Amino acid sequence: MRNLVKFSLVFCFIVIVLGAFTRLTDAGLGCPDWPGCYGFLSVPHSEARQTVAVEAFPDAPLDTQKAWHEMIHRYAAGTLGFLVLAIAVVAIRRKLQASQSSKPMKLPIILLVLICFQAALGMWTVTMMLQPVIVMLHLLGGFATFSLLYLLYQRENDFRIPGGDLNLRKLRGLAALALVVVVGQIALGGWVAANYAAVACTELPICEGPWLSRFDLAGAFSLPKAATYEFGVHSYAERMTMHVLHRLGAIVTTLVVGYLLYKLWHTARSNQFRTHTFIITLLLIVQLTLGVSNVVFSLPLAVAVAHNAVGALLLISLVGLNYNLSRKA
Ligand code: HEM
Repeated sequence: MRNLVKFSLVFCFIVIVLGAFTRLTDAGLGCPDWPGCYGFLSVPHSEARQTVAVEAFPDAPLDTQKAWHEMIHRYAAGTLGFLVLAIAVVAIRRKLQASQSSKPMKLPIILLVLICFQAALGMWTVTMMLQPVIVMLHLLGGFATFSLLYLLYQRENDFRIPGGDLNLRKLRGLAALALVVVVGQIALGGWVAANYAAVACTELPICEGPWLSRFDLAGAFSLPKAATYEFGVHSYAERMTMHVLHRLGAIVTTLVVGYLLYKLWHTARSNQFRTHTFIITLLLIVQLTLGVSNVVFSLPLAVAVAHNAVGALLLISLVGLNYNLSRKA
């Protein structure tokens, strides 16, 4: 079971990266239907199939490269769905065979429900023409799946960190706050990305021009009606506001997580927690550097994908920290 969960965890990370790559190569609508592609199980390649595709979807010209990006993400996500199903089956069978087993069963079932919901969000992403709320929820759902798989991996571990470090336990509230702040910052990042607001501000540290006088909070979270949301539908001021909020969020995140890391470093006695502190510090610095590089170099594909990937790693590192601080001695 541990190996299955470990494999699924790594696989989930790959699915997240493929998802970011799909969105950033503007391939989210590479296949206009779901779950197939132009009515086929794979991208139509033969002339005969392409003729059928053009007739069936006259408003969505076929771009085979974009269609492949989309389909590879779908195949990988589908495989992850089967992996999570296998985890749930093993967990239920294990519980039926040894009802006293302390190994988790509810968590694998929650994961299975979550992955089904993720599949539905993936479908709505296409059928609702990249509606930003759906795109952002799909990102958050992917990160939640990754976090729960990591939690399950930890819980399947027989090794127990010597608990009872009362000094560290005092930091549980702060660690929980840092987790909430990071989730909020990820959601803001998802909103910026889903609304194509990445290049709305090109200067550091906050934004160029009189950004405060253009600030439009209600507009930034409004959802104008549109036939398609590809490339965004919000005005410049609204996109600028989304972008500025994500930058201010980065400052708050740095302060809260930084304070937690400072307290952890000075309180932790075990090497385990010191290593954990070091890893989170490293991830935070890399994430901030990637965020700034997104702005300075106008969203290069590799940097934007890496900003998504490191965001996911930062999140699970905080999930792991919260779990280790809270579990019983
Ligand atoms: C700890 C701090 C940060 C976290 C956790 C974080 C997280 C995220 C996440 C999860 C996304 C969505 C990525 C996607 O959908 O592919 C995002 C997008 C973005 N972030 Fe950050 N971010 C942080 C700091 C920053 C900073 C400091 C900047 C710039 C100064 C920045 C600039 C951006 C930009 C421009 C986008 C849009 C990228 C796109 O369209 O793909 N971020 N962020």
